[in-house]
Amino acid sequence: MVVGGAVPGTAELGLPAWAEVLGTEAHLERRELGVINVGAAGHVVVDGEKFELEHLDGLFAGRGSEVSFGGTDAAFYFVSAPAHATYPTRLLSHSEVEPVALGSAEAANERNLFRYVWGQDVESSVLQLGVTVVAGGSVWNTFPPHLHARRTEIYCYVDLDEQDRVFHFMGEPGATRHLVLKNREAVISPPWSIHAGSGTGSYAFIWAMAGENNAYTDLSPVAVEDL
Ligand SMILES: O=C[C@H](O)[C@@H](O)CC(=O)C(=O)O
Repeated sequence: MVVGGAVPGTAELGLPAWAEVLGTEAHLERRELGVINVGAAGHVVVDGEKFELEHLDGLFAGRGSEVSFGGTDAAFYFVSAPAHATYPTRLLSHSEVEPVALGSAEAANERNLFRYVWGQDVESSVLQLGVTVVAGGSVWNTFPPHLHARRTEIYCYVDLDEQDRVFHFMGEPGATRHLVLKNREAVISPPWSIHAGSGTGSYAFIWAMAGENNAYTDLSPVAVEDL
């Protein structure tokens, strides 16, 4: 998986080919892309078609697409993964994604899960993409934790105040470690690692996955007592 950020400023910013890394003439020659705008309003151009993205809006671009980013105050987070097939480009408006309510205030893990690409209506080869927004007063995400034996998952924490941090827990269930992350920092979770976190203030995070399938429910819960 390739993880990146695009901050266009006053000019259009093309997605680099990175031929020395990917060995292809264009980044998406054999890959598909998920994008989330973590800044102010901007746009993404895919094969000449312009898509306007507000804060936390996303976009899926299929294999073979040519992509560029624009917007003076926009900031785009993107993830690409190898694609075995070509699927249509789709704008993923945050306001149009049905939230899934998770957790509870009592457990301090109340949050809304927005599944943008998850093997259902928006088709992809392997990429899954979404945003989870932790409710005010709650701190925990992805708790109780889980594992994905057949996928890698990447979290990027956003909308965190500069003085706040997220304590992100990783590692095998019986040997966890933590990272202290600030706004717009990402963490890659191998298939054997839990991925959960607790923040010192309100926050959201972008989750992106790729692996053997794109079945969102292909995960294994980890009991808290096994940590
Ligand atoms: O495979 C699922 C991903 O870890 C996230 O969707 C979980 C999540 O956002 C949460 O529970 O807070």
